[in-house]
Amino acid sequence: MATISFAKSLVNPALKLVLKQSQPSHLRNIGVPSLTPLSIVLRRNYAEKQVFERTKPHCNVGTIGHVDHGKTTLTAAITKVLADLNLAQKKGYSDIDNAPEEKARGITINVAHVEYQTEKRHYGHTDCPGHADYIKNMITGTAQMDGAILVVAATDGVMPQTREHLILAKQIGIQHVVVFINKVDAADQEMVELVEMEIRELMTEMGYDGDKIPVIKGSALCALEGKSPEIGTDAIVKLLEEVDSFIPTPVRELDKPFLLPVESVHSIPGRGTVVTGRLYRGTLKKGTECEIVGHGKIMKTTVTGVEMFHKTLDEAQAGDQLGALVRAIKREQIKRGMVMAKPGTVKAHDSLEAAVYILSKEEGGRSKPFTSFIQLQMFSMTWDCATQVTIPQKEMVMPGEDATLNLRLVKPMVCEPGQRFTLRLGDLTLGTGVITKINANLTEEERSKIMEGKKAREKAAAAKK
Ligand SMILES: Nc1nc2c(ncn2[C@@H]2O[C@H](COP(=O)(O)OP(=O)(O)OP(=O)(O)O)[C@@H](O)[C@H]2O)c(=O)[nH]1
Ligand SMILES: [Mg+2]
Repeated sequence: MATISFAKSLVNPALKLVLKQSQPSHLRNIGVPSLTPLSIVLRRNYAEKQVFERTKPHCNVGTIGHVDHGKTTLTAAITKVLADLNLAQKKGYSDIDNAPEEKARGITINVAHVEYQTEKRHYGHTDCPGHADYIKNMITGTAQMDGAILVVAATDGVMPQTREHLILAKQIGIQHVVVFINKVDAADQEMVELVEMEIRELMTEMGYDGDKIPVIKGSALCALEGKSPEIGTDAIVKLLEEVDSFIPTPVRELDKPFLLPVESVHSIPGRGTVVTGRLYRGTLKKGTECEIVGHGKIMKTTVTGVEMFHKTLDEAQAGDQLGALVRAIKREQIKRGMVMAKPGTVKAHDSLEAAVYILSKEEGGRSKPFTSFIQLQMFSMTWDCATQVTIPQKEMVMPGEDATLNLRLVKPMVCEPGQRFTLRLGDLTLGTGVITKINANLTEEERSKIMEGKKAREKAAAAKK
């Protein structure tokens, strides 16, 4: 069984405070790499759309955890159990992992979104991939969540991606995690108890309240196949009760001007262009005028329709996963990473000051320090951008340290003080931080110098290969 041996505090306490103070709850998902377009399919049956009635609060949850521990099976099992109660449409395993490569390899690659309800709430559920190669997609998926269900197979216990997913969830700011110990049909009682102890200990080390966190034991496969109800259906019902009560409905900022970071763009023949994403703040209705900003562009348009999970919506509220139909703009003109917002309320910037925590090696960072002029990839909201980093107050920053950094982006992107972001170098998450100050935009000369440096580095990297 794996031993639990990494740093107790994930984030330096001083920075934690900065993050806390400057990061209202609505902003906590900003700062997350977003690499996979949402899989909301908007093209089908547009004409026959049902109307979405908002009768319950909406909450975004999802399954995270190590590869093969049963996240997709659990997602399918939840929809099955709730479909039997008329609260969901049943989704089979292959409806969720529906890409050909996913079917061939039997693993999840892209995040998938499903919808269901309990008596208490309406849920958007994101099923994340567990495989290490798809960790970026997992980060994107987690960015949509208000709380997570951590799936741990009783047959394996805590494994590398159990930890990595928890670390990332914590960085992103997910404060409420419910644990499902799966595959209890294939493990003996003693093993299940050991895994529970192990997971509670891990959660405590991560800064969660390991003693209080709900841990439900069951078998997603039994629930899906309608066998052994005590570890099957009953366990799913219990899990959903805990999700309902343990994961609070986030307070949404409904009275602020709306902001929708663009996740993906689709073109519907005969209707036009649809932008999808999670409404970050405010509310959005048909007829609303908006601006689409980012990647060096500003475009004005009007929203001509709003929908959620294939149903039309009178008014979308912050937190909703939605699709917005926009007038007279082609799909090619909009890119992921742009932001759709009330005209005049957001701006693109390229020179920032930030408080950043650099992860130690044990936390998934790298072992070496870095110095000024390192070029990193900055991820925030749904955008990512090459960024030159300089350190104003010291020579270098060691793993495990926090620092004030100046960030210069190769392109102006939408950002504001308090916004969170992640810095990555290749496959590694190097650090995580919060924007503290916006500086005047770069001059053309400054920007071309950064671009030259970027090209030189890319050339050197290609030569190395
Ligand atoms: N015995 C047993 N097997 C299960 C259970 N739940 C899932 N499995 C099996 O475990 C394997 C992996 O399940 P998945 O649901 O694909 O796991 P996953 O966590 O979604 O995997 P990735 O998305 O690729 O990380 C499949 O063969 C499932 O049938 C269970 O409760 N008991
Ligand atoms: Mg899966």
